[in-house]
Amino acid sequence: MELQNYCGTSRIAGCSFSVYPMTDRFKEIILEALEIVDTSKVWMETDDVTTLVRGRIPHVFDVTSAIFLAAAKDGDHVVFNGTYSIGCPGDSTGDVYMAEDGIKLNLLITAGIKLETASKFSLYPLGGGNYMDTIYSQIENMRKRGITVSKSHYSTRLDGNAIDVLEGLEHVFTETEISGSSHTVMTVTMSANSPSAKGVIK
Ligand SMILES: Cc1ncc(C[n+]2csc(CCO)c2C)c(N)n1
Repeated sequence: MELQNYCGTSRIAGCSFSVYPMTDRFKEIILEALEIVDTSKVWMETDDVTTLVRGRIPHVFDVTSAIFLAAAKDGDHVVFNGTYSIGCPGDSTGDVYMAEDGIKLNLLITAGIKLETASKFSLYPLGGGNYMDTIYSQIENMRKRGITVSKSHYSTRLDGNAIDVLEGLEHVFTETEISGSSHTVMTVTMSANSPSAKGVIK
C-alpha cells in the first residue's frame, strides 16, 4: 500500500508527552485524563514514562491539549511536557490515521476551560538555512495572538490562557511545516495552577 497517498501529500505528525500532576492523586488524574479524551483519530500508546500520539496535526494538538486540560481543570498543579515532531524520516507507525478528516473530537471537553498558564517553548525548523528567521517570525505570531511573550535563553516564555497558548502553538507548528521545513521539532513545557508567584523564584 502506498501510504503517502493518504490525505494528499500531508505528512504524519506526532508528540511524545507526559503530564505531571503534583498531588498524591497523580495516578487517578493521569489515567482519567487519558480515558475521557477521544483518541479515535490518532495512533496512541502509553507507557510508564510517556504517551505517544501520531496522526494529522490538528488531532495531535487536539488530543495532547485535551489531556493536559482534563488533568488540570480541577485546580491541581499540573505540568505538561511535550515534544512535537513532523517529517522525522523513517518510521510509518500510525500512517493509516492520515485518512481521518480534520474535525477535532475534543473541543467540547476543552471549550470553556479557563486556565492561566506559564510555558516555555522552543521551535527547531530542521534542514533549512534560514531557521532563525522562521523562529523569530513564529515568536512574533504568538505575540500577535495576544499571548505574553518573553525572551529567554534556549526557549521563549509564554504567559496566557491555556487554550489560547495551545492554539497558538498549533498554528506555529503548522505554519513552520507549510513554510517548507523538511523536519520540524517543537518542545513545550506548560504549567497550570502553580502555587509559585510568577517570575524568578529565589
Ligand atoms: C500523558 C502521560 N502519559 C504517561 C505518563 C506516565 N505515567 C506516570 S504515572 C502514570 C499513571 C499510572 O502509573 C503514568 C501513565 C504520564 N505521566 N503522562
